[in-house]
Amino acid sequence: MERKIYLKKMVLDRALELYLSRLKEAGFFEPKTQKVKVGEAIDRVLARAIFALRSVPHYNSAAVDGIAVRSSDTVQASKHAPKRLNREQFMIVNTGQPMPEGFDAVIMIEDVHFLEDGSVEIFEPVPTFHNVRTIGEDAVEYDMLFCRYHRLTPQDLALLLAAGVFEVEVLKNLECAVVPTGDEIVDPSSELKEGFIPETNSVLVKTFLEKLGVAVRVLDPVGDDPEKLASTLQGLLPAYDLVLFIGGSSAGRKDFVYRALEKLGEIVAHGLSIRPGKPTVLAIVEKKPVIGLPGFPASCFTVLERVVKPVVEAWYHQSDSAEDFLIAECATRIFSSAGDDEFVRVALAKVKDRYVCIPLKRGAATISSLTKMDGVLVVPRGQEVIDEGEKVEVRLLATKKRIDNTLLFVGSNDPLIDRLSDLLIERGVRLSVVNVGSLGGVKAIAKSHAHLAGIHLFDSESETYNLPFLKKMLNGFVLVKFAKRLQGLVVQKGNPKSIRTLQDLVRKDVRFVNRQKASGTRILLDYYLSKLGIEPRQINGYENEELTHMSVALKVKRGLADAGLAVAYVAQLMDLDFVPLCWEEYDLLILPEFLNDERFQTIFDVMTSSDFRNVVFQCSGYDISDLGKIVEEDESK
Ligand SMILES: Nc1nc2c(c(=O)[nH]1)N[C@H]1C(S)=C(S)[C@@H](COP(=O)(O)OP(=O)(O)OC[C@H]3O[C@@H](n4cnc5c(N)ncnc54)[C@H](O)[C@@H]3O)O[C@H]1N2
Ligand code: MOO
Repeated sequence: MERKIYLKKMVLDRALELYLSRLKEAGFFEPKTQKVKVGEAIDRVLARAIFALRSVPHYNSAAVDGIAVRSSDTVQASKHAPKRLNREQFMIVNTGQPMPEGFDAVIMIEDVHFLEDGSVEIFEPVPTFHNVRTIGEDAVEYDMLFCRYHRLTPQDLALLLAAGVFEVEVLKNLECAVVPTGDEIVDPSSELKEGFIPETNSVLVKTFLEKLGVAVRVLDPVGDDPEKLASTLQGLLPAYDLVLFIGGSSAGRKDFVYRALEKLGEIVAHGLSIRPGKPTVLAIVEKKPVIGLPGFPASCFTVLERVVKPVVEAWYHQSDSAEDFLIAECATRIFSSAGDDEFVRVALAKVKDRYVCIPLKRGAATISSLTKMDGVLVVPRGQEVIDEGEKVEVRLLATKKRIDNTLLFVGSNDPLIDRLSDLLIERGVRLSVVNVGSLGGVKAIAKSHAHLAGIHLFDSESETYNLPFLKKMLNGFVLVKFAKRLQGLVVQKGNPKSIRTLQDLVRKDVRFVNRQKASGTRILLDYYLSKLGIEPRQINGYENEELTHMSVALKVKRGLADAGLAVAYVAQLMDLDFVPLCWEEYDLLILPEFLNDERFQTIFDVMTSSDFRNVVFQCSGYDISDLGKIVEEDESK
């Protein structure tokens, strides 16, 4: 059977270079201009050089409050032999006043001794133009103030007005139409039925472009109908400089964007060797760029940043947009496909005088990874792995100051940690919370890849939490007691299946939802099952794994399972019933050096504050009677 060619992938740099050069040949970047009033020209790009129409200042003026003098009259003045000037030899002036005829310097009022007969004494000689703003000091009439393609700042506008320029010729703002596509795309505020997707990309695209100075109109979604897509585009092209389609860009049965563009214009590239963002279409129709953005949000964002932004910058003749990078140590191993450049979204923080990055969720459909990221690293094509501990270059999307102010919290997450981070912001500390599981958290602290980790590791031998693992895995540690959490079975409201114990899980009519291997909750379940002599295969749904307490509860809430093991709090949140099983200890493992950091003190203060206690008291299934106790083991002992 013949293999279907999906799309022909092109390397990003090559595709972009080709696209920009084809657009240039088509005359797309020829400046189109308009005149605007200076007061309305903020962030606009000048179409041509601007010259001063008058000098700034336009007369010689006093730069201070004091007396105008002739510098030649002050020559012999000194502290020991003050020079006396009579009424004809000086005039009182205020800052900004024109210099009186015949005078060429100003002495500050504080340095003048006024005598009763109306004369003054001065104590220092002053040179010509001392404390005088001379005509044209800022700008001289005919001076060139700005080159073409300069983007105007607030201070530029002030200088233009001072120099008598009230109107400027600027590049016309790029006007862009955004067309979401897909039969499944619906208004985010409408009732969501299964199979329908809320239309969330256009707000991302619109506001991203508006920040670059583009005027954007978003159309109502167009269904998967090739005729409709083509006619929509034909209707838009006369009025817009750039048209972006969202979704339908790959080569699936219902992906019609490519086919519509192919019919109407030239396809420069279909498929880029990047991830996310592969099924991008770069086309030129009627000498204008028309781009098919992939439908997944992270893919869409990547193409916005790496393709659409350069096109916009070329329109505005701006090629030097700042991109900051820093070198960071990668906290986990990353596997990637060798054929593509993969853009990996990461959280960043400074731990022990070097930067550390932790990859966030990699799925192209995750919007949350876009909101959490501090930067992006690239695993270049040809490379399949970045090792744990490897130094990588990360492009920054957060400021360095914010990153320096960030504490990395890893391990297993608990909803209380999110609430803690919310209170910490008030004290100027930002927690970046990345879920890597309890064991992952211990490993991260061992390698100094995070400041703190939340852990709940049950040791079945001693039937105690955390300490046996830490003693085995670390040479010395600092553990701060956090909360005991009530673990148990989350079941449907009213417990219709009368699930009372773990033994009920083997019943034929009970569907279970499990947690992922190596998670603290899974270890706990397996311990109880073996104690009760229950085999995993006896449980219907044992192999169905979810990554968080919340997602387990959600499965139960939606009726996709009858029971799952999770903390009591999620049952409260989702209004489900709860069958208590045991209390577990969720503690904070701290990087030893961090104990003396003032930000740890802040965390400690907030954690033990009445504000935080009030939060905890509203959440069921927590016991914080030991909160804040520090268990320290020093390797040297
Ligand atoms: N057989 C293959 N299928 C797919 C491949 C592949 O290599 N072989 N590549 C996948 C990749 S990678 C991507 S990315 C997606 C993107 O494809 P499309 O650009 O054609 O996008 P859609 O299929 O229309 O949508 C994908 C996804 O995104 C949702 N979407 C679309 N528009 C919006 C919007 N405006 N707001 C929010 N969400 C949107 C859409 O409903 C889909 O769920 O293709 C893979 N397939
Ligand atoms: O290109 Mo897709 O965007 O990898 O998910």
